[in-house]
Amino acid sequence: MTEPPFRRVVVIGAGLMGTSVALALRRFGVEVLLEDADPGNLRVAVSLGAGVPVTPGDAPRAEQADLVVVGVPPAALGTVIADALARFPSAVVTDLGSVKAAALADTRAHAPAGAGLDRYVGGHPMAGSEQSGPLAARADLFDGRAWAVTPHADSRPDAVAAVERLARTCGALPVQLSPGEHDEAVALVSHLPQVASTVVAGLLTTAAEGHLVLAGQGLRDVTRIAGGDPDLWTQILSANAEPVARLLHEAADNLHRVAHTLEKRDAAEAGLADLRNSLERGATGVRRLPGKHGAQPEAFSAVPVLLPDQPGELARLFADVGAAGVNIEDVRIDHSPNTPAGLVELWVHQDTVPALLEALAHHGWDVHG
Ligand SMILES: NC(=O)C1=CN([C@@H]2O[C@H](COP(=O)(O)OP(=O)(O)OC[C@H]3O[C@@H](n4cnc5c(N)ncnc54)[C@H](O)[C@@H]3O)[C@@H](O)[C@H]2O)C=CC1
Ligand SMILES: O=C(O)C(=O)Cc1ccc(O)cc1
Repeated sequence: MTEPPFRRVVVIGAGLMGTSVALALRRFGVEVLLEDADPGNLRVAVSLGAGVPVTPGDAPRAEQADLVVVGVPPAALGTVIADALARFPSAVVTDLGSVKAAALADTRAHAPAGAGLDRYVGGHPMAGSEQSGPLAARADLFDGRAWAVTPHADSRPDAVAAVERLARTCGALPVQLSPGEHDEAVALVSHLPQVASTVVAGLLTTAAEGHLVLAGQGLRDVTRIAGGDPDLWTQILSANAEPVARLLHEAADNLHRVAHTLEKRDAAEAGLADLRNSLERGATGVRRLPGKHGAQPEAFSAVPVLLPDQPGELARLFADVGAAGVNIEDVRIDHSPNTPAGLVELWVHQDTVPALLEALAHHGWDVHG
């Protein structure tokens, strides 16, 4: 049997993220010890098989951990990381927080000289959910996702390597950035989208019931992350305030320009060209997003299949695709309300589309488009 990638890991903060990391490590037989300020969350994480709780008598065993993963909310990161460096003197310490420069500054502020800050390397898995708590945790949450690894100037190379190993063990792709670079990047790819989603979803609060029944998948795609925990997002956004505010001003300017264009009925021709330019710019931006495992999105195509709303149909579709030797890279399901069928988008490698279409036709599936 191959050696586990870590001997013993302590996870502090057994919520959505900490418990997901613990479950991912348990797949490889890593011994995981869990701590949480909330005894209820700790009990749930333990019952899910994420690890065992650290009891007072366990201190000597826990002290021999080779890695500590801190999965607490952003405002608590500095104190908990500094405390972990002191309590686990030979362990590499990392965290899962969404903002890195503030976590490092808070840790420095709370760690006394000689605390071993060179054993700390920040981390941020770019996967999660709008839900929180251990019940929403999943062992496969990080599969194929990026995991930012953010060493500071004094981080030891072996500590950086350990955090990259953690990311890979959890199924993710480590991406090294400085804490500042990371915060600039996530302001655009995570924090701006969160605020945009929140603002659109906020407008739904005053919509007439009769209008909301028309909601389709587009609105659901845009507003899903608005369901995230407001306490967590208040902490994330305020910890990365400056870059997020800068992008929000830019986005607001763009929104104003579109609104003015729509209002300028007298200069219709020029206005339409401006509007089209804005829409083109959006389409160009979305094409720049990398696909699964960082592959170019052009490599994949969507094949839409109409699925009868009956038990077992999705399993039958997947089995037919699998039997044709086609790998499904991604799946999106459009659950339009009050319809007896759903539209399933199968995302597959472009080269496999002809074989997929042939197999779907052979099995009588209704392919759209
Ligand atoms: N929710 C998401 O999708 C993502 C969150 N993150 C980051 O991961 C971290 C954790 O977030 P979630 O797991 O979503 O939150 P969560 O609310 O599900 O879990 C946080 C856990 O930490 C515990 N906790 C709070 N203060 C503590 C302390 N001082 N000592 C010990 N335990 C403490 C809480 O009881 C809770 O169980 C945050 O820093 C967040 O920025 C990163 C990527 C995605
Ligand atoms: O739910 C999703 O798709 C997310 O993007 C969740 C998320 C939330 C916070 C992060 O720092 C990173 C990812």
